[in-house]
Amino acid sequence: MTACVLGIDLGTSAVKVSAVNRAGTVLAQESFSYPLNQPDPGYSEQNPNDWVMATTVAIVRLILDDHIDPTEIAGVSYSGQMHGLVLLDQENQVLRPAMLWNDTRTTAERSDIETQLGTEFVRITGNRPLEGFTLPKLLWVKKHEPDIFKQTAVVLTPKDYVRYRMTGKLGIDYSDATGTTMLDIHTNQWSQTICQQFGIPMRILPPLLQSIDRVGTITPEYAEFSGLTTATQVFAGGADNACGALGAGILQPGMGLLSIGTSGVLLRYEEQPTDRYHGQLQLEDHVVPDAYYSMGVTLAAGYSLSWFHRTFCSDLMFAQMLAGAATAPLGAKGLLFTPYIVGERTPHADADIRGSFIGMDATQDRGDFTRAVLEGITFSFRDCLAIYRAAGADLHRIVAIGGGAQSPLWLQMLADILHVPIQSLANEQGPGLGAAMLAAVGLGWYADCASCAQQFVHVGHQYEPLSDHMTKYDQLYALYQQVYPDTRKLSQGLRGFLS
Ligand SMILES: Nc1ncnc2c1ncn2[C@@H]1O[C@H](COP(=O)(O)OP(=O)(O)O)[C@@H](O)[C@H]1O
Ligand SMILES: O=C(CO)[C@@H](O)[C@H](O)COP(=O)(O)O
Repeated sequence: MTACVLGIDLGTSAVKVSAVNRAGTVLAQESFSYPLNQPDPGYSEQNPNDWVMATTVAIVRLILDDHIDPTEIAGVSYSGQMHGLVLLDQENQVLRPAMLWNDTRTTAERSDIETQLGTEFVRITGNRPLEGFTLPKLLWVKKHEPDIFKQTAVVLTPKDYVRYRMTGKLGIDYSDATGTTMLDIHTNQWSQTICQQFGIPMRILPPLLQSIDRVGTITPEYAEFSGLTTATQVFAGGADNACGALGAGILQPGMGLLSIGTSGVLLRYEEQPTDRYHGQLQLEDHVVPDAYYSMGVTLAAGYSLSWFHRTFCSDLMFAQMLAGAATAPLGAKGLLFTPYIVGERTPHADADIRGSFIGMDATQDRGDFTRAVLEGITFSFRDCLAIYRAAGADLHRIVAIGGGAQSPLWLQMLADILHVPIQSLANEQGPGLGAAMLAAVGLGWYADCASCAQQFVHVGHQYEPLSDHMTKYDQLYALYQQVYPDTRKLSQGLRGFLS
């Protein structure tokens, strides 16, 4: 047995823990899922304790089922779903369920931020305020749950809470701190202007860390609970999209990442904070020091597919459902889907819009509907790409990761709709590989992230765009683009019937 590191990827649907050795070989992966609670339309919550329990189950399975020797686990690091609000009291007890990145109840708070700080907010944070970010959620709690706000001693994002439970140390890394929109991206400090303007006590914001910083070791309590040893070193980790980018080797300008998880993300490496996208895309700190990335986010990418499966074909295995889509014709016999089932972020920052199937015909079957869902999600990625193209930002290489990247059908569709070659990874582990790399670099196994990537990241297959598909998809995309403006008012009218 050789030394290894654990990359803990705290996703929205599940936690995935990968054990990776010094050479970058994935020795084993275990995952455990947890529920997403939507008590009202627009609400999206999880129980932080579920994350800890699920992570522990995955670690125990690695030790017991996959025979990973705990004494060989030299380091651990994290990748986490971004923006979620975790509130702790003086005793570091969780005060309320975590409000997640796809929770859009905060439209009023978003517009307050816009009214009060306007372009100054964009200058400080690199982002315009959007419902999904952490600050509007904190302001929602301040307004609607003042007792909870008063008791709040610490604000964390999701993976920081799991790290706290494993080490007893509080902190947040820069890649997740930018996603709170309370960090000044120019000074890399919490923004006094934002905190003063919105009455956020700065003492509740945790210490800032670099992603490769050593935070501590596993506590004796967590060691007893999980089977890990207290010698295992723990490193800060980062936001899932930043870790996904690192794990796919997205470390130079012009390189892009397509992540198909619960959300969908098209991301580009940026050397500098840039305003060339005029706030249409997010700007975040990378896990690599002094680097950044921009991204467009589809709120319900894999989530649309899972929703379709759960709602209309739970009698089929996921793979059987996808097989139906593979035999359906391109364009799904005239059926178009828009994936706005929980509202949208990019390019339409609109919490009220809802999805649609347009063009239903009696000849269509379940396979056609599945295909339309895949195509609709992929058109939303094309919307993100259009923003990059309009800004003249090169994206010459795109690597796909996440649950959706397991489907060759979807990878080919991405190449055809985006007109860009799409690469898959040989050792696809989602952002967990990036998290493992942060531990490997933190331990000093590699001098930096770039040299670690050379050893860890291996391209699998490249999907080339097919010209006849590109032409047909261009025609369909032109129709897809009309659905948002044509259904916006209808969605608003239907809003009253949602709950
Ligand atoms: N074989 C598959 N083909 C296409 N999509 C898949 C497949 N398996 C899972 N998915 C999609 O991937 C999503 C989960 O991806 P994952 O990267 O694990 O998400 P998260 O990190 O948000 O938990 C699901 O929503 C599902 O729709
Ligand atoms: O909100 C964002 C990015 O801004 C999401 O991408 C979340 O980070 C969730 O990621 P997944 O669970 O879909 O990987």
